[in-house]
Amino acid sequence: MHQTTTPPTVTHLPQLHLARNAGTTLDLDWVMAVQANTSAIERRAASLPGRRSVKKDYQAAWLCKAISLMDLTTLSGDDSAGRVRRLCAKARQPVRADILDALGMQGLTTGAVCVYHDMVATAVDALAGSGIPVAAVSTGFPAGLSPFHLRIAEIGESVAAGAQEIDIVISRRHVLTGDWQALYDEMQQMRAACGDAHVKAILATGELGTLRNVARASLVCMMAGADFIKTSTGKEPVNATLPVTLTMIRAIRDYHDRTGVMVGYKPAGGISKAKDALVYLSMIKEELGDRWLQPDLFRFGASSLLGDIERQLEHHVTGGYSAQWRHAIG
Ligand SMILES: O=C[C@H](O)COP(=O)(O)O
Repeated sequence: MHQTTTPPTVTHLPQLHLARNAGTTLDLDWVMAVQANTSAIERRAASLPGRRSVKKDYQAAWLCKAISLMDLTTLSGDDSAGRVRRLCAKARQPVRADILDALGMQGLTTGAVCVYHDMVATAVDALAGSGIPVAAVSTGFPAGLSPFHLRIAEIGESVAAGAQEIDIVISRRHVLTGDWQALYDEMQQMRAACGDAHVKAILATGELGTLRNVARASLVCMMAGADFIKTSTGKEPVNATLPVTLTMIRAIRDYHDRTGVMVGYKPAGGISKAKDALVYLSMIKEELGDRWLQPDLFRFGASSLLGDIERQLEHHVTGGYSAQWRHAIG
């Protein structure tokens, strides 16, 4: 992403035609042929943050873009209806009105709000009329170890409560034991339970051992019909990283090359700084192209990134930084 790059256009979800990934049969030859050159991936990932980033108006435009691509998230044991309503108000108006006016970005919203099942109805109610979808984390999030029939039932309940997107967690053991058929079958059943809701497959990459496992799990979940693949729950010891991102988006590119189907990507967990968000966006632009920088194909899963982006935008407009505590939500 260079200074001369055209500033991005910010698109709202309702304006997009949301295509689904119907999946393919499980092609084990393809899965087993997948390799990941860890040192090459790490070298390429390490080269990105050091590069000169976009500045001034271009940076502000890209930060607004990042907001439009954000699943604004709260996933805490102490979540309450009040907190979720405040989060939804923030999703409707993610940045102070005078700053949005100065940027010419009135009407900017986040891509979605992401909550536990228990909070779906509250979020749906709080977002009524906004066009902002609610995403529910599901299937015994974050470990995904509850009885399988309960995981499937949980998806159905969240969809019935109004969730338009379901973030499922895969069984890590299927990957660690190389049981690709079991992973495929599980993912297919979870996708079917989602009905018309889009399904994001959380791989919990920090628990998959190797980048090759990450690449293979990405592919199997796409073959089984995942609309998005997502790095992490935010609860693993290691969550979204640039090497994992490179591995997963190259799997998305391979899947697209072979099937013509575009699958979305969601890095999640530990992304809290505006400058890190810009590095992710530049990686997507370089590896997948501009089409993937739309909310139907890219989301940040983040609970605290918005606060830092808002501070940077305020600085861009006013020349001063406000205290972190003024941006407690998001
Ligand atoms: O899916 C989203 C993640 O749980 C958010 O993680 P975070 O709280 O580290 O931003």
